Amino acid sequence: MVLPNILICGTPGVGKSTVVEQLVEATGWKSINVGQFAKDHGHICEQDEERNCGILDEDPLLDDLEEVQKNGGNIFEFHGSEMFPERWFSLVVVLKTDNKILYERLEKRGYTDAKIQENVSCEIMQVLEAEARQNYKPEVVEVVDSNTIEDIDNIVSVITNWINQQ
Ligand SMILES: Nc1ncnc2c1ncn2[C@@H]1O[C@H](COP(=O)(O)OP(=O)(O)O)[C@@H](O)[C@H]1O
Repeated sequence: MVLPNILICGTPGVGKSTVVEQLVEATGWKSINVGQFAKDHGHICEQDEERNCGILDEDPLLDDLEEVQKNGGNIFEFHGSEMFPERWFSLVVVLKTDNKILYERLEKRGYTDAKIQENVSCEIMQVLEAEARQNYKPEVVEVVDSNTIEDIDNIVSVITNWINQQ
């Protein structure tokens, strides 16, 4: 039987990498950081100068990721969820962080004021939560707080239990 795949999403700074790293350690599932995967496989087609980030070459990226997801047992990490085919994921977890906390995390990361504002607004407007709810069945989507280290422990424990039941 092929194992399912999980997607961890949310605004930059909410704790995706932190959660995924701990999940990999706890479960032995593989992590796929989609942004990094795109870079490593040459699927960045141009640079968004204003945002200082790459624009994804989506079709070839999805073709490559299709092969990866077929094997199952992957934890995908990406800010959004709508780019992927719905059938890829049996669990989509959206991490959420309070505005003030997120602001401080992004400031620490050295983001420009404009980039912090853009991301904090995205979080306030619940853009990525709405995107997940629009693109996946209600029973697949979990929206969880990621404000404290205790939250991380809780998220990792809940997802680890889910994985262990597969
Ligand atoms: N729930 C949390 N509690 C405390 N610190 C957190 C939490 N989530 C993330 N952080 C911290 O915020 C920063 C950004 O986390 P990261 O996992 O890189 O976010 P993302 O991958 O979503 O951009 C890191 O320094 C991390 O330690």
